[in-house]
Amino acid sequence: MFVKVCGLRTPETVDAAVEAGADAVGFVFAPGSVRLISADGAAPLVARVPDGVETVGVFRRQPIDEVLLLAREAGVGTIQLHGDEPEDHFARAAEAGFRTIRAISAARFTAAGHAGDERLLIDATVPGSGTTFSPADLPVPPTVDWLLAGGLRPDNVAGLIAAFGPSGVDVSSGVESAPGVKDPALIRAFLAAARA
Ligand SMILES: O=C(O)c1ccccc1NCC(=O)[C@H](O)[C@H](O)COP(=O)(O)O
Repeated sequence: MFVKVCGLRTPETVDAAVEAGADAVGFVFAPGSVRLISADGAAPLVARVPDGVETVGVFRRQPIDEVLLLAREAGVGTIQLHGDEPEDHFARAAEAGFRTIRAISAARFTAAGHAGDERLLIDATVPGSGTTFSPADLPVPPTVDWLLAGGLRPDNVAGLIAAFGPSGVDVSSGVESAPGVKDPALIRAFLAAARA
């Protein structure tokens, strides 16, 4: 089970995620997010992530030139586009040497439209809102590897993995003590529950 912990903003919580065994850590560069971090702020956090743990920059409806600039400045290896971005944004990111994750809401998932993506993340309608969705909200069941996001918490992640059968999970609000404030103990509890 691939596990991504998203919206990190401090060295302590980056270390907690890495030490708990996260496969990927995310940094949110989407304007308006309570988890927003600058490229300058993220760079030293990215630098402390060991090889083998993926570093993901999260973007939403930003010009692709801005996305590439911020991703390079922060030093992340993966670009996650979270706002129905056009195909050429994914192509530009891949051409620039980044891995990509396409994040879409459950209601907008279509198997044919996304089968070729490097990675697919299916989320609730409002990203980072801590809202869950159910398998019935997916228009069709995914037949490709995908990451489940949306309202996952230490106490519900095992049940939602069983219900959906994703290849990985992504969490943000569910490991916070307040909006935008990650809690190392909740991060550890989430990793343990997702892997149990
Ligand atoms: O987290 C945000 O604030 C955010 C804002 C804008 C675009 C994307 C954002 N988050 C992306 C993620 O990958 C979140 O981890 C995902 O939406 C799940 O969030 P949550 O329901 O809070 O666990």
